[in-house]
Amino acid sequence: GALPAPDTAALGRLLRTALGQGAPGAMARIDDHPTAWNDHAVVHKVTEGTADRRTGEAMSTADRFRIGSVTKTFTAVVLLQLAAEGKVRLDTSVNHYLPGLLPDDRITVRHVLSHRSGLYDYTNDMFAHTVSGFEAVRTKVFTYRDLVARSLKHARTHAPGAVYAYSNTNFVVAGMLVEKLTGHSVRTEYENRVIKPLKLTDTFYVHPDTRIPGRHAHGYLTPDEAKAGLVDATDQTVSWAQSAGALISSVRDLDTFLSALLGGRLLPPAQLAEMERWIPAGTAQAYGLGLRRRDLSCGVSVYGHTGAVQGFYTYAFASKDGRRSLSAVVNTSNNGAVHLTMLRTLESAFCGKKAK
Ligand SMILES: CC1(C)S[C@@H]2[C@H](NC(=O)CCCC[C@H](NC(=O)C[NH3+])C(=O)[O-])C(=O)N2[C@H]1C(=O)[O-]
Repeated sequence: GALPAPDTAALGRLLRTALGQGAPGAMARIDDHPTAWNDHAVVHKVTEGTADRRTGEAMSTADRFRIGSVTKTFTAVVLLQLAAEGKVRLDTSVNHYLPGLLPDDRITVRHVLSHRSGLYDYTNDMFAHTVSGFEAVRTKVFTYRDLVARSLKHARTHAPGAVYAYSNTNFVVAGMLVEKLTGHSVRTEYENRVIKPLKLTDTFYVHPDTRIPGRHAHGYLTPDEAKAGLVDATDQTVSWAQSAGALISSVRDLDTFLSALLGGRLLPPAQLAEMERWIPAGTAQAYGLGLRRRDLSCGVSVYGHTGAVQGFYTYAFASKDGRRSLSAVVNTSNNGAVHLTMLRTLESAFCGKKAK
């Protein structure tokens, strides 16, 4: 049934709370298609604070930013399109396509896309110390195999398929699968299969370039030591993440992307159904294939992904039919209070005044 109207006043209050908790700026954009998702959208925009602490420039929904693990949903869409084309089978071993890559033939493509491979997350070591870990890699260029090798230095966390255990390594392997199956870079595949068809003119995969193209927000990393100042983390290769987290986009493009995905414009029904085969992933949360489900206080479930990359937290979710999508970003990270506040924007956007 129809969703309650978004509570944009509450949304504004939440963004101002995030600023009070240490974020320089924050913004949210809602595309609302009250009757059918492909009719003219009603767009709600809320912005607070600054996109650039040096100039004081106000945050704008025209600003591009790094979307972190929302990239995983784009990568999953590419692989699921390849599955629809018969070029990959979800329940086949990764090693069938990438011989000798993984130490266990039982790990399948589906295990990788649903974080059930058991592959250790190499970023646990990389970012144990937030600022020094970031500074050590921010200009580095890694190969996919460098990153997988870092993971394989550790024992696997569990047997393949046993449980959900989030690991960036999975979507590095997913990127390797895309490149092996197509003979193209993931950049080419994102562009040809998602960015161009949906006209996402603010969305880029520029790895290993360190700059965010055009008009963009600066992102500020919160150090572990509370008293230390914010670190401008805007320029980095994001080579530590690549197909697991290196895309750049805008709140407008993410709204378009999620509405199209949930509205059935990116995948055939069979593959969208595969993407939405849920396994438990925390309280009121589930994970499918590169897609999160969050169950809100008003009984509405929303579908999308969150992202945490140095300097930016991103929240991109849509209703089941794609008629309403919310994309929000705050230009700080490593700040748990800000993260919890920003998660509440989903309640205001989809539960409206019924939000708890
Ligand atoms: C599961 C998550 C939250 S973490 C995962 C991925 N981001 C990373 O793995 C980077 C983690 C380090 C980020 C850094 N934190 C530290 O260095 C802490 N010592 C910061 O906050 O800037 C992403 O994005 N995902 C989020 C997701 O999927 O929502």
